[in-house]
Parts: sequence; C-alpha cells; structure tokens
Amino acid sequence: MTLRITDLHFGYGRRKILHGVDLTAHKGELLGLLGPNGSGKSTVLKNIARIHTPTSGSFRWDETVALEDLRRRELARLVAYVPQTIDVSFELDVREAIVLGRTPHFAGRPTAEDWDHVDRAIELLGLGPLVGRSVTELSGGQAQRVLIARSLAQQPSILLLDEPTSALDIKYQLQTLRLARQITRTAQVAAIIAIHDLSQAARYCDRIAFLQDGHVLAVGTPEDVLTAERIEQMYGIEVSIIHANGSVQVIPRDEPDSTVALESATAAA
Ligand SMILES: Nc1ncnc2c1ncn2[C@@H]1O[C@H](COP(=O)(O)OP(=O)(O)OP(=O)(O)O)[C@@H](O)[C@H]1O
Repeated sequence: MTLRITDLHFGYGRRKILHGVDLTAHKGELLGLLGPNGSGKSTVLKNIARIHTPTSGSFRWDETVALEDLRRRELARLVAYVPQTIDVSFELDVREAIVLGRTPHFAGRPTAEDWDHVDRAIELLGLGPLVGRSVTELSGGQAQRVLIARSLAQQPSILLLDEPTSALDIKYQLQTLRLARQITRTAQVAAIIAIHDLSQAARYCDRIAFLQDGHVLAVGTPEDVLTAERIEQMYGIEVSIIHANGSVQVIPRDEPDSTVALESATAAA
C-alpha cells in the first residue's frame, strides 16, 4: 500500500507555498522530508492531515482511497499527525492526553482495550515516570514524547511526524527515530518525518525527499540524494560526505576564518 500525493498546490492567502508537490510513501517505509527553513515541509504534512485545505492536488491511499473525501473520523483512523508542539487549552494528565489518540476508535468512553493501547504507548516512549502529571507542566521534550505516544495509540496506517526530535535530548532523539523506524516496519505504517539533521535522516530513513521553495528537488535513498553538491546548492554550506557505521554522514566543513575574525574582534574590544 502506498500514500500517493500528486500535484499538491497550496498557499497561505495569496502567497503560494507549494508548487505541484509529488510524493509517495510506501507501507513499511520511513520517508524523510528535508529542506531548508521555510521550504514547506510542515505545510506538506498539514495538507495531508487536512489541517490545511490544498488549492489543488490529490492524496490516494492504496490507489483507491481519496483522503480528501473521507470524513474526519475516517481520516483520523488512517492518518496520525504529530505536531511540533503540544497545544492544550485545558489541563489534561499524560494518560488523558494520550487517550485522545484513541478518539477515532471508540464511541462515548474509552474501553479497556483503548487504555491498553495507551499504556503500551506510555511504555514504548518511556513515559511511566510522568503518568499523573499535567501536560501543561511538562518540558518541551517531555511534551513532544507525549504527542508521539498519542499518535502511536491512534494506530494509524499513515504517520506524519513534524520535526519530532526538535526538542529532544540526544538520547531521546535516537530513541524516537529508532522507534519511528521500528513502528513503520513492524506495524507496516507509511511514515513521513520532517527532519533537519541530515546524518540522522540518512541513518534512519529509507528514502529522503528534498524540498526547496515548495518544490520537490530530489527523492531517493540517502546514498543517492545526500551529495555534497546538492547540500551546498540547497543550504549554501560546504560539507564532506563520509560513510561510517553503515550509513552516510554529513560533516559541515569548518570555516576557521570567521572564527579567527570573531576572536580577534573580541580581543581588540
Ligand atoms: N500560518 C501561516 N501563515 C502564513 N504563512 C505561513 C504560515 N505557516 C507557514 N508559513 C510560511 O510558509 C512557508 C513554509 O513554511 P513551513 O512551516 O511549511 O516550512 P518548513 O520547511 O516546515 O520550515 P521549518 O524548517 O522552519 O520548520 C514559509 O515561508 C512560512 O513563512
């Protein structure tokens, strides 16, 4: 099964942001969505999750299901979206926040089975010590893990992760990326992750799509698309590409001149 996004156009007001984005994400695959700040990564994910309504374009699951025609509840059974930050206008404790992911699956009140999914997600994300705490009291990284747990409890077929590691320390970054990859494989989910770290994307994503100014510039395996030339073209920085620990690593080249200039300016002051 495949999520196929075809010719997606979108603008905020009259300002056009996405200009005919074509993407596919296959079941069991983690697709990394990379690109400079403002290139449109979040906007693509929000269009798939129907937080935004596209100007035009289509979203097909399994070639037959048109996501744009589904009712909200049907869409929520299929697609989970993990935003960058938690947005709660009233106090919920951690378990209550996570059980919200089960809403598309129960009528009225959550069942014992729904709570089982919640507890499993809590275990997977290592959130046990936070149970009972209000989400309004959590640190940014803890709240981000609650959001990921909520999306897992939702048991989606399509998982959209919007920079899920941006607030996490290195241990939880690696744990979350490992978990994302593991879930895509074991639960056969089609997952798209917006992510900035090129080396982490290379290590955990099956394929990478590069977005620039609302256009898909390249799609392929990390080895194919992460070239020094492309990274320089996209980000304006020089990098070395090395192969280590079985994956590509992107190492920015030092710019000693600017450091020296800064140091002498400080010394002169
Ligand atoms: N709610 C909004 N209203 C108007 N313009 C917006 C809104 N959200 C995003 N934009 C603009 O749309 C463009 C794409 O933003 P988007 O957040 O999708 O980029 P991104 O690639 O996810 O960026 P980042 O890496 O910084 O998170 C940017 O120019 C941004 O300023």
